Amino acid sequence: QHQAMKHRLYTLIFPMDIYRNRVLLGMKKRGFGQNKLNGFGGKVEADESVAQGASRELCEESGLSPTEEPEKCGLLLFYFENDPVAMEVHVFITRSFAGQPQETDEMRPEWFDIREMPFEHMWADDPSWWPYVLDGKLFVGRFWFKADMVTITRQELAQVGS
Ligand SMILES: CSc1nc2ncnc(N)c2[nH]1
Repeated sequence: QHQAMKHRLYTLIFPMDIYRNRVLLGMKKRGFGQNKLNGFGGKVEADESVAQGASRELCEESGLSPTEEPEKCGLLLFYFENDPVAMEVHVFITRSFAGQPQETDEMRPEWFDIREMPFEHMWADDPSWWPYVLDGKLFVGRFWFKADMVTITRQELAQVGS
């Protein structure tokens, strides 16, 4: 019968400075996605909500702490050749946060103009869904990657909900 696919839960959060049309990205200094610019995030712990996990990771990785519940933007599902576990990435933005961006062991934070995103240094799927984040349209995106984690063999992207 049908073998259910396992999903591992992740968060991805983007601090937005709406007054200056900027988004904070982090240059990953080690581990998964090393040398890529990305939002902040990671795995969700057992004792926290997905939104709490996003806030925790942002604080740990950038020094910024959200002062309101992060806003849900969308859901990304990533599938990899020869890997039975998919990544289920819950995407958030936060417009209200305390602190100044700090470089950490994990990340070197840097502000970017939201209309000049450094996609050449980001994950290959990002240009597909980033416009939905900017338009405030809730989205679900599914991306199938080859083992190189760069080549996308199939993708689906839809606006959903309200
Ligand atoms: C492995 S495919 C992938 N694309 C991504 N985009 C943005 N943040 C991530 N963590 C991503 N992972």
